[in-house]
Order: sequence, then structure tokens, then C-alpha cells
Amino acid sequence: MTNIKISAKGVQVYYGDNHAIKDVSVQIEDKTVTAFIGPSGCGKSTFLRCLNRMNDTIDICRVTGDIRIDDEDIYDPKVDPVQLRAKVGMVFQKPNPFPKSIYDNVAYGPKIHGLARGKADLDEIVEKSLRKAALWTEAKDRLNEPGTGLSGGQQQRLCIARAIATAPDVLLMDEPCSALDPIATAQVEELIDELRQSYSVVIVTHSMQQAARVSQKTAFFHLGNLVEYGVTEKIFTNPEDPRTESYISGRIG
Ligand SMILES: Nc1ncnc2c1ncn2[C@@H]1O[C@H](COP(=O)(O)OP(=O)(O)OP(=O)(O)O)[C@@H](O)[C@H]1O
Repeated sequence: MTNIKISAKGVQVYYGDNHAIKDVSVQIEDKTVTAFIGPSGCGKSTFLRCLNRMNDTIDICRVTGDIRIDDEDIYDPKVDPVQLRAKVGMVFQKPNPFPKSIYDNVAYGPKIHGLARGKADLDEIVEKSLRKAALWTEAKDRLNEPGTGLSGGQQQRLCIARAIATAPDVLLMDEPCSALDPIATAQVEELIDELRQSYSVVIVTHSMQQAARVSQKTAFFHLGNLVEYGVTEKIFTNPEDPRTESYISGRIG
């Protein structure tokens, strides 16, 4: 039985003339946290955005190569990017709740994708998503209050609940803790570890400590190349490539 969720082959990304991702091939596992690390500008976020076609929204961006999720070509013209993004949820650097109530933030996706069969069903999805995002206890008595009134860490967990509510297979996280204090960061990291039981989680992080704490697999990017990919512990203790070694020992980046 294969555990591969995402398979990318020969992926190239250009922003105009800037060749940002150079022939990247990688197989990302299900029920695993995979960390993308590397110096600023190496292409981590660009490659992450390829996985739910978020780069489609950037005019000058061109993506080629083959990316499959559960063996389905996500760049096939038959694939609706909006549906794809429900299946491949994304959490951004800065918590970005909608200017709506906590309840509506979570209910929005299931509503537009027709995932609920009425109010009771929707209530259940909202509760389940908030529970999975470890926010239910704090939010259950204020569901009608604005999501923007929560603390930064709570807002980020709300954004995770919103991503989970559309029953995704994959969760992409682009530096999800960079705007959070150490306590909120620890809570989100704990949550990422739990989410691994249900999803394939891919996280971009600038923090090598965070990559070491939360991920089982790590991909090291440098100047648009995927230099090394493997078991996190090995990448951090015994990397194969001298560039990885330099990065983890703080000599580049
Ligand atoms: N929206 C964009 N338009 C034009 N060029 C972009 C865009 N986003 C990224 N790039 C370019 O693509 C390259 C890779 O950037 P990317 O943001 O993917 O790197 P990163 O490793 O995530 O960096 P950081 O860690 O600083 O966020 C850089 O040269 C960057 O200037």
C-alpha cells in the first residue's frame, strides 16, 4: 500500500523571466507533516502554492510539470480550482478571518460547497471543525461574535477550523506561527501534530526548531532547487548535501 498523497514531477515555476522553481520532483505522504525549509526567496511558498493552484491567481506566474493528488492531475483543465482549494486547504502567515462571526467564518466554506443538509448539519460541522482546531472551548459561548475579536493565536486556530470545515485531504500552512507569540505557537504546533492523524500537512517554516518539532519529513530548498528531502531527523543530524549542512548549521540563509 502506498502512502503517497501528493506526487510532483518536473515542476518549474516562472514569474516573468524569474525562474523561481527549478525542476522539482517530490512525493509527499499522507498522515504526515512535511516541512519546507530554506533561505528566504528559495521558493518554499511558491512551491507550496503550486499544490492548490494558488499561483493561478498571480498573473505573471507560470507553472509547468505534473502535480497529482491521489493520482489526479490537479492542473487538468477539468479540475475546478475552487473545488480543489476546498480539498487542499490553506492557512496563511497572518491570521485572516473574514469580517464575519466566528460561526460564519467556519460555516462559509461548507455552505458554498453545499456540504451541509440544513442548519443542524451545519451546526455540527462548525462544532466539529472548531473542536478539531482546539478552539471549541474558547469559542462555544461567543459563536456570534466577530472572528476578528479573537486573539491572534485564536484567530489562527479559527482559520485552521475554516480550512478543516470543507473536509480537505491536505492542509497547506505558510508560516502559520510567524505572527504568534510563543504560547500561541506552542498551541498551534500541538494542533498540527494532532491534525496529522487526519490529513497530509505541509508547512513552510523559517524556524528549523519548529520543523524539527512538528514534522516527520523535511524538504530543503535552495535557489529554487529541492536540494534534499527525507526523514526530518536525518536532515537535521546527518544531511547528505553540503548545502543542507551549511543551512542547518547557520552558515547560509
Ligand atoms: N507574487 C510574486 N510575483 C513575482 N515574483 C514572486 C512572487 N512571489 C514570489 N516571487 C519570487 O519568487 C522567488 C521565490 O519566492 P518565495 O516567496 O516562493 O520564496 P520563499 O522561500 O517562500 O521566501 P520567504 O522565506 O522569504 O517567504 C523569489 O525570487 C521571489 O521574488
